Order: sequence, then C-alpha cells, then structure tokens
Amino acid sequence: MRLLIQTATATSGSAAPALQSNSLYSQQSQYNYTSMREDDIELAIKVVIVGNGGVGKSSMIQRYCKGIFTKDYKKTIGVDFLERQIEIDGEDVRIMLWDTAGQEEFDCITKAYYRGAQASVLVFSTTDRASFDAIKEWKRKVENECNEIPTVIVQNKIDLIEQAVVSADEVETLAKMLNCRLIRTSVKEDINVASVFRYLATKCHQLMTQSYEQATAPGGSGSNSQQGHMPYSSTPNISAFSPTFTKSSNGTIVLRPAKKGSGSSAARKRKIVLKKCGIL
Ligand SMILES: Nc1nc2c(ncn2[C@@H]2O[C@H](COP(=O)(O)OP(=O)(O)OP(=O)(O)O)[C@@H](O)[C@H]2O)c(=O)[nH]1
Repeated sequence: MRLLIQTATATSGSAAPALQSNSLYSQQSQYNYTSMREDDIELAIKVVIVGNGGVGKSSMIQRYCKGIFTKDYKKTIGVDFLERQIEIDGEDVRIMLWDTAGQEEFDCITKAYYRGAQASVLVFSTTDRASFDAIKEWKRKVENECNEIPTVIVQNKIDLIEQAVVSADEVETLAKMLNCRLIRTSVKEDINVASVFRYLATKCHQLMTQSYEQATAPGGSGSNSQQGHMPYSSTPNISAFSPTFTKSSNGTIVLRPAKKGSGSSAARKRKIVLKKCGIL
C-alpha cells in the first residue's frame, strides 16, 4: 500500500526545483493514518539552511552529505538540496537539506521553499558582522512560513576565531533570546557539522514520535477523529516523503516502502504498537 502526499515537487540534487502551492504543508501538517500502512512510512525531515551570502551554507551541506570542502565560493542561485540518511534510536531517518541563496535578491524564490520544513539552521560567519546582525531577521522569515520549528543558530568559520567580529557573549545572548540551540562550527576543519544535523533530527524524531503516539493511542486525540487525521499541533512532524522518490507531474510524491529487514528492535516495537492500534 502506498501513501500519496501532495507536496513541493523536487528533483534530486537539482537547483531550484519547481514549487507547487501546497496546503498540506502551509500551516497544518496532517497525516491520514487510516490510509497509511506502517511499512510505508519512511521518516524524512526537511531542514532549511538560511543565512547571509558567503557564510558557508552550501559548504556545510557539501561537507555533511559528501564529506568535501572547497575553498571556491560559488553563489547559490535560488535553492538546491542534498540529503543524507542517519540512524536515530535505531530507525533510519532521511535528512533533506535545503540550501537557500543568501542574497536578498533571491528572497521571493527561497521563502517558498521554507514551507513544510520541520527544522531550520540559521548560519552566520565569525568574520562577518552583518551576517550575525541578520540572524533575527532570518528567524522571522522562516517562522513566517513554518511557525516555530526546532532551530539551531550556527556560528561558522570558527577556525578564523582570531578575526572574530562578534563576541562569544553576544552570540550566546542572541541564542538565548531566540530560544535556539547554538552550535559553533568550522566546515573547513569539519568541526561540529554533524552535531547540527543530529541534534535537529533527534529533536524532530522525538516530536514526531510523541505526536504519533498521541494520535494513535486508544482514546487519544487520533481515535476521536473520524478521518483518523493526526491532530494539528504547532510542533513539527517528520514528513513521510522523499523528494528523490518517484513523483507524478502534478507534484504528488509517492512514498516508497521501508526497506525489508532493515527494522531495528526499536522499529519492530513501534510496528507492534502500531498493529495493536489497528493502523491499516
Ligand atoms: N575559513 C573557512 N571558510 C569557510 C568555511 N565554510 C565555508 N567557507 C568558505 O566561505 C565561502 C562561502 O561559502 P559558501 O558555502 O559558498 O557560502 P553560502 O552561505 O552558501 O553563500 P551563498 O550561496 O551566497 O548564500 C567559500 O569560499 C567557502 O570555502 C569555514 O568553516 N572556514
């Protein structure tokens, strides 16, 4: 059995995939569990990476997904994405990293791609004061499209700490004020890059599991719904789609079944719980 989810059309690794307007991910992320078999669920998290031009967003994604670093600066035009799969609590989670152009001229294109994101990374550079000052505004832009989602502020280029134009105190104060986790990275030296995405994936995984359990618990909010819809919550859900997977021309993305035999004991336990809950 397959679940169809209307979402943004995207092509693996290509720049600026076409976007379709999409009610599912605009404000209310809802899943119809009655039409979904647990085997069909593949956990995927959409993460948007934002920040001024030249702070290292593309480099960070390349480092994380391909393990490479290049000194060349190639301005991102529009939007691009890469993905990587990691394991959280014994379950495979696909992290889709959406790289957005930092230049304001691309704002009207990029903001459309924030929609449906379950987590965000706000990046500034240790050597670029303006990029630090812009963090609040980047957060606001993401929130406009996604409400409150797990967010990390990344201070990149800490290998250049001697040329820092922002004090440690200032950065910590801002992170507290915006209620975001702060992680200092050097993409060049490969310091803390993986921690950023593991932190966000873990956070999203927890939120999704809570939501899921509430929706499927006997007498829980899910059982009250005639349609079996997951109740709307301001917390993010991990979406069960992958932009690399087969899509139809109308922007419908078809889920692929989870790999056979890949289930860990945690995943198996979840399957048992789901079966008990009578999910078809
Ligand atoms: N020293 C140092 N340089 C870095 C680091 N991360 C990225 N850079 C360099 O910073 C420059 C800009 O990096 P990009 O990844 O292209 O920046 P971006 O944020 O994607 O820029 P836009 O596409 O314009 O939004 C490149 O020359 C990178 O090599 C780092 O951790 N340390």
